[in-house]
Amino acid sequence: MLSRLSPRLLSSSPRLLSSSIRTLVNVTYPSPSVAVLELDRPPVNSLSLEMATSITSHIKQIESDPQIRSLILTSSNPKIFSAGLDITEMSRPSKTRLSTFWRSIQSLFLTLYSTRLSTISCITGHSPAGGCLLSMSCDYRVMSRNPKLGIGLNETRLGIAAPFWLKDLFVKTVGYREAELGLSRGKLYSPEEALKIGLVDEIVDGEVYDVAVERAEEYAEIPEKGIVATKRMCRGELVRDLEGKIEEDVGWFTDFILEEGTQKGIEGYLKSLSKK
Ligand SMILES: CCCCC/C=C\C/C=C\C/C=C/C(=O)SCCNC(=O)CCNC(=O)[C@H](O)C(C)(C)COP(=O)(O)OP(=O)(O)OC[C@H]1O[C@@H](n2cnc3c(N)ncnc32)[C@H](O)[C@@H]1OP(=O)(O)O
Repeated sequence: MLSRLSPRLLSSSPRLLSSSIRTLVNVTYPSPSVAVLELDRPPVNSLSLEMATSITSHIKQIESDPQIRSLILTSSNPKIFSAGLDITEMSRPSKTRLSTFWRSIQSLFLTLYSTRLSTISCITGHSPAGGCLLSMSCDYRVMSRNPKLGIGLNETRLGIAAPFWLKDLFVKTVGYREAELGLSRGKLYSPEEALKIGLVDEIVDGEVYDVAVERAEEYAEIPEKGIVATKRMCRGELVRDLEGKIEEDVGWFTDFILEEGTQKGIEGYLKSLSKK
């Protein structure tokens, strides 16, 4: 039923859909060539298997409409863009669920990073780890100037390491030395700091969403052929690297997460989050 609805119909009846199927995202169309995909998984838009799968399938639906040229990725929660991976997915999971979960994250990254659409990340709130991954997978990042917000890869602070493709994406975004510093320190950057190192492209005092729509419309005016060829040139290598190592990467992730030491760390981290 869902797959037969066109993306335009989806956007015109979000309430009808949310009452029947929990889509975890909302899709709207501020102009004929721009779609907005709003993450909507309270409380913190963490990426569960269902959330990652839903985002991926909505991007593919939006992509299939030739009139749509740009996609804005944003959040229904003004304080949090996304808290990253849903840590409960990694707490005492079955190996099957864990592998499927990780494949859904790989697939979300590959879909968003290599889409023909021009993608604008509209970051109104915190964007740690997997949240930063979503933003870095976009073509352009606009962030609210609020100095209390943080964006970056804080994995080492949780006693873990980012997968090779996320590390490579970070290196491509901010350069080798800054990536090495940021990764090893698990640094969350303020918007000003993120702008300085190129982790975001613009910070906004007022309505960040309006600026995102403006940028999306600017991108939509650039000939699609040029954009697509350029994205392929800039991003193809990393896409091919991960595509060639999907199984190896699933093995690395599941082995690491299922280790008893990692499980104890995850339990402790979850407790510390819920005690706050
Ligand atoms: C931990 C092991 C991970 C192993 C990964 C292995 C390899 C790396 C692979 C990929 C890279 C990506 C990794 C990740 O994304 S891991 C997740 C990293 N994210 C974080 O560390 C963010 C944690 N959250 C926060 O810092 C804060 O919640 C916030 C986003 C700043 C928001 O703060 P706020 O005060 O507004 O909310 P609360 O902290 O009270 O949270 C509300 C509620 O949500 C629960 N929650 C928060 N974050 C997550 C999450 N990522 N997954 C699941 N649940 C989360 C929190 O526990 C609260 O729940 P409660 O039941 O108490 O209401």
